[in-house]
Amino acid sequence: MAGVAGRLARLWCSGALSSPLQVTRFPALQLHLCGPAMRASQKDFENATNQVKLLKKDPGNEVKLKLYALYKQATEGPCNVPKPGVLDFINKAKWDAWNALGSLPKETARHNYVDLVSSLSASSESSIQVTPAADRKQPGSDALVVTSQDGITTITLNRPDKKNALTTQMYHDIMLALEAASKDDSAITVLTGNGDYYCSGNDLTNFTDIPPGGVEEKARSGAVLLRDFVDRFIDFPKPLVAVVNGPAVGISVTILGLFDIVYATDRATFHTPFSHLGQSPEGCSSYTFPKIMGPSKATEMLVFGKKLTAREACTQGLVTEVFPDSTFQKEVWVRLKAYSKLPPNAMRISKQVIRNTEKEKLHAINAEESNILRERWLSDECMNAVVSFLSKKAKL
Ligand SMILES: CCCCCC/C=C/C(=O)SCCNC(=O)CCNC(=O)[C@H](O)C(C)(C)COP(=O)(O)OP(=O)(O)OC[C@H]1O[C@@H](n2cnc3c(N)ncnc32)[C@H](O)[C@@H]1OP(=O)(O)O
Repeated sequence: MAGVAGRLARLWCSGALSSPLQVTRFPALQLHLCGPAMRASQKDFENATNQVKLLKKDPGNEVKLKLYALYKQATEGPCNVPKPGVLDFINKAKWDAWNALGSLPKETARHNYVDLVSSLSASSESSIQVTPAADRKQPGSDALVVTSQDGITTITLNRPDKKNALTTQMYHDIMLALEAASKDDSAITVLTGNGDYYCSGNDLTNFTDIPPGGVEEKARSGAVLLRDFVDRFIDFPKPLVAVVNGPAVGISVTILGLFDIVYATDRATFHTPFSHLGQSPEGCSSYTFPKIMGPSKATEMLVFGKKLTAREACTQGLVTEVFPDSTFQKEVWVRLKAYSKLPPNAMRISKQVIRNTEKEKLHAINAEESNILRERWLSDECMNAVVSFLSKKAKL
């Protein structure tokens, strides 16, 4: 903690504050701190010291340390008190932050303090209850809803009348939402569905939108999109939780192997009917499923299309915990809210420790699976299955 604060404060003084999170959360800071020496009056400073007590939102320890350091520098000048002992964590962190300001002039510290408080006041006023992160790019349609609350960013599939089948636009929007969530100030990210289904997988009408380059071109661009989409899940840096509110089909099941936690209602089922559709596994499931449940159980699912109940999926290790449908939402969100209060950096780092050793392998598997699917999509088996679904002759 002290190290982080110290480094931040040093970067701050040197004009190299470049973390994307800091830049997007405190644009005013980025503009003013390292710019030409503008002056804040003593009165502005006193107002700011009062304003800081009225902040609606706790700005977090790193920001509080910055405020402390700037206040001390503005009122007492450079740090010249003895360094606290290593076990006196809090005072040492404060000392480090102050000391890192070096010989920053009192007036500059005063000005930076005023600027920081004003950016905090603005951000605390704009994030009251359920709000999308201020700088989040909004999805291109209402088929995806993204909200941030209580340290949790929730991405909700919102096509209940189509069982939340994924359109091409939705793949793009989910990628955008994941990118924004990876940079916002939430601790945890959740994917869930609206309505009775979690997701019925790829929208099979995606196959009907044939570009001028024909079906080969369609298959090529589909494989690129699939690979990019799955890459985002492989690389996602924060704890990623699936709240499986109902049946799940196809790609919505296979990518579960890339989530950190999967909570499911006892109404959920897990179905990967790839052979029925003339297709092959994706989402790195050809690797994650055998690893999670052993090769023969994985084969039952991925090759023979066996549909698992939530309890079976939990026994196989694909699902973390199953909840009765009547209490599912309540129990899961209470649990997630508690988790979201844990130190976010520690959670990110622990996730990295657990997942990073496999990343390269997963990217290679994703590339291979996407290539194989590109060929499958051109096969008679696949085309017949899609035509059959579209002409309403077939259902899973
Ligand atoms: C970038 C590309 C990446 C591709 C990656 C590869 C991905 C692979 C997969 O995901 S494979 C799995 C594909 N999904 C399916 O095959 C499911 C097809 N749907 C069904 O079998 C059924 O609809 C059901 C079992 C999910 C639900 O049945 P039921 O409860 O009887 O509801 P309806 O069938 O009446 O469905 C209501 C409404 O939704 C439409 N719909 C449902 N799922 C899909 C879908 N996957 N694609 C397109 N449309 C779907 C269904 O047609 C109904 O529409 P309607 O009301 O008739 O207009």
